[in-house]
Amino acid sequence: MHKISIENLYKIFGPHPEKALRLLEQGKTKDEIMQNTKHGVGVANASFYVDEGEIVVIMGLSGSGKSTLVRCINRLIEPTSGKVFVDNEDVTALSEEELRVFRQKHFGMVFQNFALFPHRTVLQNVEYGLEIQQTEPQERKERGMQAIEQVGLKGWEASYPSQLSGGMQQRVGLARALALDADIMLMDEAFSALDPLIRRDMQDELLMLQEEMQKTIVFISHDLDEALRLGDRIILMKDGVIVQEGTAEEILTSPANDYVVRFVEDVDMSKVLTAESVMVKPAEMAYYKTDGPKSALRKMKTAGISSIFVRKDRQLAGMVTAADAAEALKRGDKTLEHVMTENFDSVAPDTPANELFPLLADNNYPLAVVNEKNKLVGIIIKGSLLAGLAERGVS
Ligand SMILES: Nc1ncnc2c1ncn2[C@@H]1O[C@H](COP(=O)(O)OP(=O)(O)OP(=O)(O)O)[C@@H](O)[C@H]1O
Repeated sequence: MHKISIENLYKIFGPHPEKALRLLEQGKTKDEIMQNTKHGVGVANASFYVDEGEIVVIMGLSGSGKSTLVRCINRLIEPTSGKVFVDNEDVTALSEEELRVFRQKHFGMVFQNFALFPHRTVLQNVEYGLEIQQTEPQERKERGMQAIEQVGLKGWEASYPSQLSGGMQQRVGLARALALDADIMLMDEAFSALDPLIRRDMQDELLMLQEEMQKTIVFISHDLDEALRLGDRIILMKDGVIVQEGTAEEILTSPANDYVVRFVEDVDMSKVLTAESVMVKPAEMAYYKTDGPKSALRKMKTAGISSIFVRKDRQLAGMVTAADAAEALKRGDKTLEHVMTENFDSVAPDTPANELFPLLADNNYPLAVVNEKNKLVGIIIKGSLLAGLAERGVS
């Protein structure tokens, strides 16, 4: 079950959306519909899902419909047609009163302009949502202080917004949403007003918080770098329509159309692609229990490779080169024990490709890509790294 499911959602702005809907179905563009009916197309036939604990970034240029789409999820904007499900519950079918309760339980929002009350202290701002929910003052304070601590603002609770920097004010905005303990966070250009360095700090902070909180986050951004950093998946919009949905890598390596190509053309792919996406399957593997130097050598010869990784107890234990195995054979060694080296580089699957170059540069052996259980999932050789990058359009 998805945490959030959106099905065929439309938002037409104007009093009589029927004609605009019909024209949309006939394939008319947003501009044509505006000329023809004076109705604005906010979102047209959007369907997507967000899983629990995921960060999905909605990206697109100004006016592409990001805010409208996200506000339709909690019905701050009423969809013209289509369905929104949260935990399988049809949000579009809720009465006003049910919606009010549902919003309190499920949705926290963080805005670009912080939306803080200037005459309230940090703590009072953070407590605001809880006050509306009529939470007891003592509990309000405890949850408020906990959220303030989570965002690193302990000691500032009695200050006023004007005494804080922009980055700190946004932390207050974030704390206010966290204090509500809603399971879904809707973040509308939350970091866009911040200086680039502070913005990056906030992105890191959010990712760190997310490690422990595992909220479901829908994050609007018009900034591709931010989307690539934060998004488990990215949804790209144009003129109210979702033009592509996928992981950063999918969008970068298989853009759905020219619009997406133009959107992503300036991205440094080597920072985005990971070890996993450029690794190859090992041609052969030696097994500590069953392979001595002789069979290891034979495997290397058959596969046309000059070194081989050795597995012991289902884990990656070492590597042997052909020269060392030949020596061992001459000496009469029966096992790989004395020739196997543990001195090779291994990386995690999510290591960015640009961090692999230096490791390969002073190393003639392949890099091992291992998972958290130290199991070999792939290898990277210079050729495969360069080929992998070239294939994906990195020169
Ligand atoms: N209340 C409204 N009445 C009429 N048209 C609207 C309204 N709100 C949004 N629109 C139109 O809907 C379209 C989508 O707007 P929306 O604000 O969702 O885009 P956005 O991608 O979030 O843009 P931005 O990044 O500038 O916030 C735009 O053409 C906009 O003019």
